[in-house]
Amino acid sequence: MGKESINIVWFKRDLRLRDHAPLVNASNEQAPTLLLYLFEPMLIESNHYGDRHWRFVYESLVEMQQELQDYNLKLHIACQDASELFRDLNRIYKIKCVFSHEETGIDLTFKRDKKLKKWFREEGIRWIESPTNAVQRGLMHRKNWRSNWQEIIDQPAEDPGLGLIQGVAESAKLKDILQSSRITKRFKQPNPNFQQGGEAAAWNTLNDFMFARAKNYNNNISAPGPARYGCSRLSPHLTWGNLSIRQVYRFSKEYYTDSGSKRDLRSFQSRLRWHCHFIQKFESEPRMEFENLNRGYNDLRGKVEREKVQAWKMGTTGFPMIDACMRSVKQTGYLNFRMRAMLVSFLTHHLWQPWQTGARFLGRQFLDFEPGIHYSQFQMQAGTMGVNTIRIYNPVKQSKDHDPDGLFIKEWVPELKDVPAELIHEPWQLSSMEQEMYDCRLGKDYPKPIIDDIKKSYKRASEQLWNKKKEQEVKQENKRILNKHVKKRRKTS
Ligand SMILES: Cc1cc2nc3c(=O)[nH]c(=O)nc-3n(C[C@H](O)[C@H](O)[C@H](O)COP(=O)(O)OP(=O)(O)OC[C@H]3O[C@@H](n4cnc5c(N)ncnc54)[C@H](O)[C@@H]3O)c2cc1C
Repeated sequence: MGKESINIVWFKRDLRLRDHAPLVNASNEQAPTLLLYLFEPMLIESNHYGDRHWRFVYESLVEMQQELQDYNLKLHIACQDASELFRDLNRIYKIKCVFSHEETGIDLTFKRDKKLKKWFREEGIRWIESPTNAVQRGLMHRKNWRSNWQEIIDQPAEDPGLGLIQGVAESAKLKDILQSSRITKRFKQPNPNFQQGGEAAAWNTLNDFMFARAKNYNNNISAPGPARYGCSRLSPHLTWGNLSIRQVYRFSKEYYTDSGSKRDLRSFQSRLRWHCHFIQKFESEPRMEFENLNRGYNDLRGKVEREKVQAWKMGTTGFPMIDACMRSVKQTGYLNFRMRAMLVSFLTHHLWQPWQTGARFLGRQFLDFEPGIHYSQFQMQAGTMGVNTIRIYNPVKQSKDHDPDGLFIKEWVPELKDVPAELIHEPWQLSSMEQEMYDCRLGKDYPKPIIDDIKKSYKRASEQLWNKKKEQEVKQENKRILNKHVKKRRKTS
């Protein structure tokens, strides 16, 4: 008897059952479909990811599994290498078609996909990859990108008829192949410090944002404490695909007419476009994971000073706002945009360290780690794209502007809990008597600042970056970057 023909839907960072083109494709086919998610050892071992990410994924999968039961379907979850598993499956079945979303990922997944594509071709297996995040593969320039984006986003959601999908029958052979017992127990343990994965949590967050929190979006976006409630907090759900960008955009558009906070919603909607814009950038130039986008900056920052990088990573720089932000993101996986930018600015400008010393580490802390946004933003803040305005954040000013009462600092840097608000932003100004009074002896209870003079470090970074901008190679690279990644501009006569 010949092998049974099957199709496979391979879930990756698209952990939902709605607006899902691969599921729609599977529902249009006659053959039984194996629904599959793989915890891949190469990603679990990669220093881009940590338990927080896999827990979020696991929570999303459990919810999908429960819902699929209503359709007599099962989501098969295993922990093993993708190439090996597909080979094993093809031994007991005849795989006709694999349906998945395109992935704009790190080098590891890019190489995996290249290898798989070759093998699928050799074996006569069709791999149908559907675009995601409105990202266009193989794009050479940005002409019409925005109008194309709008067109894709305005299309109706691709909701699958789950009832039309026929599952693959359970068998001992299949069970033997799928190594589900290797899924680490830690991924299965809930942790209330982090946002929970799954479509239900994602829709709750979206509803709550639209109907209760969006009205304060613009007011709260910059301050690290209020941003936790004032921003949408949708980013992990978008990263791991509990919701598609289209679902969120369309939902916000439906609500827009009746909304009393149109300006806030417009800001929010433009960020949904930025989401795709940055991923598109990475899709078109993935070497950004390792190298400066603008090659003219390659000789800018040289020596790595491990102690400084370590203090930044540990949240022990002696700058309260830097330390509070770092400790908070390590504990919760979240930080608002401005404070992420400030952390990068401190590392790359004030400490003058190459961005590569911190990019993976910080990505690993973000529950919403999205390679395309992360690497683009990291380089933008480090000034190695060349085409953006140079922005060097003063951590003391940020602290005074966005946490004037020191509440966020006190929450994350308990060593400073007794220091009055007016003194908390610059503890190095405390006299010996004040240090005793407020139980905060510098160098003992809380570190002395890692930089003696923040104005000097600002000046050095600013001079070097502005001088660089004038160099021929940087200018030439800027032209290339603008042509490739930015909307084509009209020629002026
Ligand atoms: C150094 C650095 C690294 C970053 N890394 C990531 C990352 O790995 N993953 C990630 O999703 N965002 C990243 N961002 C962008 C931004 O900080 C987060 O998207 C945002 O803070 C998430 O919170 P929110 O969902 O409440 O956002 P909201 O302000 O409610 O925005 C809604 C959505 O729009 C998108 N968005 C918002 N701001 C940006 C932005 N500046 N660029 C691109 N998309 C944006 C996100 O998908 C977000 O969920 C990074 C920013 C910096 C400066």
